[in-house]
Amino acid sequence: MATLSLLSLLLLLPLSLLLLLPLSLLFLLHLILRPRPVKIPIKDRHVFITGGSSGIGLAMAHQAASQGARVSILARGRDKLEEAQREIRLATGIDVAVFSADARDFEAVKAAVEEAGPIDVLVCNQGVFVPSELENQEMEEVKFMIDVNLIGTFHLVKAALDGMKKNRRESGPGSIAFMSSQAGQVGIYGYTAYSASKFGLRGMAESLQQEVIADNIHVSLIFPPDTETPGLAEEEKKRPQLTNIIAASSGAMKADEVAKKAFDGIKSGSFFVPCNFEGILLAIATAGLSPQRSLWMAFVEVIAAGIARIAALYFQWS
Ligand SMILES: NC(=O)C1=CN([C@@H]2O[C@H](COP(=O)(O)OP(=O)(O)OC[C@H]3O[C@@H](n4cnc5c(N)ncnc54)[C@H](OP(=O)(O)O)[C@@H]3O)[C@@H](O)[C@H]2O)C=CC1
Ligand SMILES: CCCCCCCCCCCCCCCC(=O)[C@@H](N)CO
Repeated sequence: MATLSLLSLLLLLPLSLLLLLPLSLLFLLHLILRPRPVKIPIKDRHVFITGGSSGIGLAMAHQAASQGARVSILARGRDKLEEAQREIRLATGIDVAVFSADARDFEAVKAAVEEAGPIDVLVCNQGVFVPSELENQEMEEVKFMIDVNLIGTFHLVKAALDGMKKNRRESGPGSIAFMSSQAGQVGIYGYTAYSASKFGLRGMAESLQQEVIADNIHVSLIFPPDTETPGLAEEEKKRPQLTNIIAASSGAMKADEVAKKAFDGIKSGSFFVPCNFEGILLAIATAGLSPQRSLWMAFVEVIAAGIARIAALYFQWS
């Protein structure tokens, strides 16, 4: 009898420890996770999407319109904007507002944002990518990517923030989302300038989130893999072979799928928004000091930290 209970105690002790450890970790994380989870609706709200005339931005405009949002899209080319407007009207019966402006031109961006009216969800999706080894790339192209992808996003936030803040008390939580890339999670051969522009968005997003959290505005960073868009078709004509191989390791998604993931992330106020399995792995491996609202993801990040570093080193080795 005594030996039996001793035996069961010996078995139970490590078992309960095994259970207690993750449970107490979950409890600890629950205590410290900030900001708390949030729900950001898009129905009946003003969603402003840059680069909304093509690819991922166009797919997002479609989805926002069919979910009952008031949608504005901004891009340079008027013809593509009007074509997008027609296409969305045909599919959903809803008219999106179009604004022709270059994200690099602060005055033009300000005028468009003012005309559009206070924004609830700002999606900074405009982006250009000219892949090349830095050695073969002119400074003009480097500056082009930094200007459109990074400085253009600064212009948008600067232009929209005041109106967004004023609008918050009456209209509930707001969102500012940046379209990064998996090349904004890890530096990729052939993307020196592009990766730099997208990594820049991460620094901006982390700092900005601290600045606007008191105004009930929530920042999201979206990390798509290769996505079938007119932009990608153009890019693939001149992409270095090695860039093709590395990008292929994460597969390709449809613009609609990425748009869906993006809105799921925005609506739950997620800071990191990975779009496929590789993106989730990269998000775990590069969690760093970024915010995390999801208890489960925080738990996985803590448990997987060591393994993720091994996977990352293996990635560099290969
Ligand atoms: N497709 C992909 O493989 C991936 C894309 N991404 C990112 O997603 C975003 C969208 O990409 P994708 O849909 O492929 O791109 P597209 O090239 O298909 O569309 C780009 C959109 O941005 C607009 N745009 C470009 N430059 C400017 C500018 N200076 N000012 C205002 N609008 C501008 C374009 O309109 P116009 O030219 O008329 O101005 C167009 O509406 C980009 O930020 C890109 O970096 C991230 C990962 C993968
Ligand atoms: C922890 C280890 C995880 C291993 C997974 C690694 C996968 C890396 C793939 C990176 C793909 C980059 C695609 C960029 C797409 C893009 O932005 C361009 N099409 C331009 O728009």
